[in-house]
Amino acid sequence: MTEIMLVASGDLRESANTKCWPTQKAMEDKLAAVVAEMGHTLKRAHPVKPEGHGFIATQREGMDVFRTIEPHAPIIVAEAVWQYSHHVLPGLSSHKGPILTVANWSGQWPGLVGLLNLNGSLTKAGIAYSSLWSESFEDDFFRSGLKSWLESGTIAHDESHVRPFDATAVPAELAGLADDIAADMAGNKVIMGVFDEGCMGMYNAIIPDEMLMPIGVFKERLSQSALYHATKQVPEEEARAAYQWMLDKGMTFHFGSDPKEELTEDQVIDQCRMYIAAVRLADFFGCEAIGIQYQQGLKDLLPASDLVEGMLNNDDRPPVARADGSIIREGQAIVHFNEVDECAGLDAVLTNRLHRALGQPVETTLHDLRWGDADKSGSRDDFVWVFEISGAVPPAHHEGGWAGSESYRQPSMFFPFGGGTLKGYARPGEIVWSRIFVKDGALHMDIGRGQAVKLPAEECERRSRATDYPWPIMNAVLTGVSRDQMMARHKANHIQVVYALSAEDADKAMMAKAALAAKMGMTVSLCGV
Ligand SMILES: C[C@H](O)[C@@H](O)[C@@H](O)C(=O)CO
Repeated sequence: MTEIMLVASGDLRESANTKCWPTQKAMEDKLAAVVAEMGHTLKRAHPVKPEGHGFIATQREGMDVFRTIEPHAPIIVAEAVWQYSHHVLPGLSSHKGPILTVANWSGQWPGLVGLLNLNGSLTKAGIAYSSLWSESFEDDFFRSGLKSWLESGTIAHDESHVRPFDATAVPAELAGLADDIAADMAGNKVIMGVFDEGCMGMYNAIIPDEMLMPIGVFKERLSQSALYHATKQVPEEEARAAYQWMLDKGMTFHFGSDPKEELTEDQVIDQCRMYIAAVRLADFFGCEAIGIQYQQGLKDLLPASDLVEGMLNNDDRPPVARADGSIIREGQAIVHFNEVDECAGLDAVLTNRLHRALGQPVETTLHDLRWGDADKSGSRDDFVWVFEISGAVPPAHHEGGWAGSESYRQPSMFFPFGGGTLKGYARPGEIVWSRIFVKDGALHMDIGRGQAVKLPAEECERRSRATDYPWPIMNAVLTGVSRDQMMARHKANHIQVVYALSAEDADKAMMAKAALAAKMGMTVSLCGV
């Protein structure tokens, strides 16, 4: 019988840790029971704390926990919640025993998202690990995987859907376009504005400068303090004009009177101030794209930036003037990468340039790979993902655009000062999905195809209620990739999505993006296509 150590990384926000603890506890109990059935014991490497949860809540705490773990012991990192990878990365980086990351297949909290972030971070750090996920912890996929790990310390997942991209297969016209964009970026250079690098321990989301320089991309390291100051300088009437612009477009805001739990107009006005400040800062520093870290630091000063990010990502957005009255990038999105995920930011820059040149919709966003399920209404019989993110989704992705978009208060356990979201359901259409990630000290891109699908209203509501109701959803079907293949292969919590006008256009756009990434030296893999 072997003793396996259980580690649980959590949020930095105690409000989230205490609220999510019962779900984590239930998952740990199930996991322990299965491990026991297989003749082993699962032992927590750190206690449940008097605060009422058993999560590691800081990096230092994680380091101290790992000092007490025998270096060759098998470790399971179990996640039912959103977690900060840097809490456990230092300990895992020097650990000598086998590592297994596990999450419960549930939409309730972003546990699968936390798992994927950790997997991406371990991949970037070159730390060997295995990974599993399960709804009941009784299914064959989970049990055979766990058995394999317990016996050999590894699990072989099916990655037969992945093949190397062959640049010679790209039509000359698309290859030429990719060459032109790569040459323009390398020659003229591009700035990505980064408002406080590193969000919520997402080590995988940081691209070392040295990997960006050869492709002509440079970071402008901006501070959220500068954004806070600039936000405070925007006069109320300017913010009100941006708010009125959204109202005129038909957007719905769900207001209440208690700012602690409900959205108020004041919160939205502050978000409009932030939007104007962000546009001006992007203009002043010449940033082609910007990313606001926002979850830590800014959340204690201002409403969340989610609505702001979605506004920025839309070509059709409220106008913002310079001091001389000229409009900044009129009619053009200012690419925003949520949670300052630089891999997503780089992808979004390439996507925006490419789709504009191809005459395709340019609006792009990341989503969390939050969860997925069968369509319980029975309208389809394939597996439908719930791509869902707290912010940054452009209204152009929603059925009905601005008029199909709604704003709810951000959950108070994450955002004490609230702020409205930009909720909607993604309109049906052909999509290209992709993810840039760092592995073996180099940039990689996984890319594939799929559709955003329309589900009956009650099924949309069920999915939304099963996750975070205020956040936007894309119900997505991925071409040629099963649920477990996607989970096994994907090296990030985020996935980048963009629409094309038709299936043929999307195929072309995918090939052109793959060619562009390959031209820039990335190792590109086609997934499911
Ligand atoms: C509010 C939460 O921290 C979310 O931001 C989290 O679930 C993520 O979106 C992680 O990508």
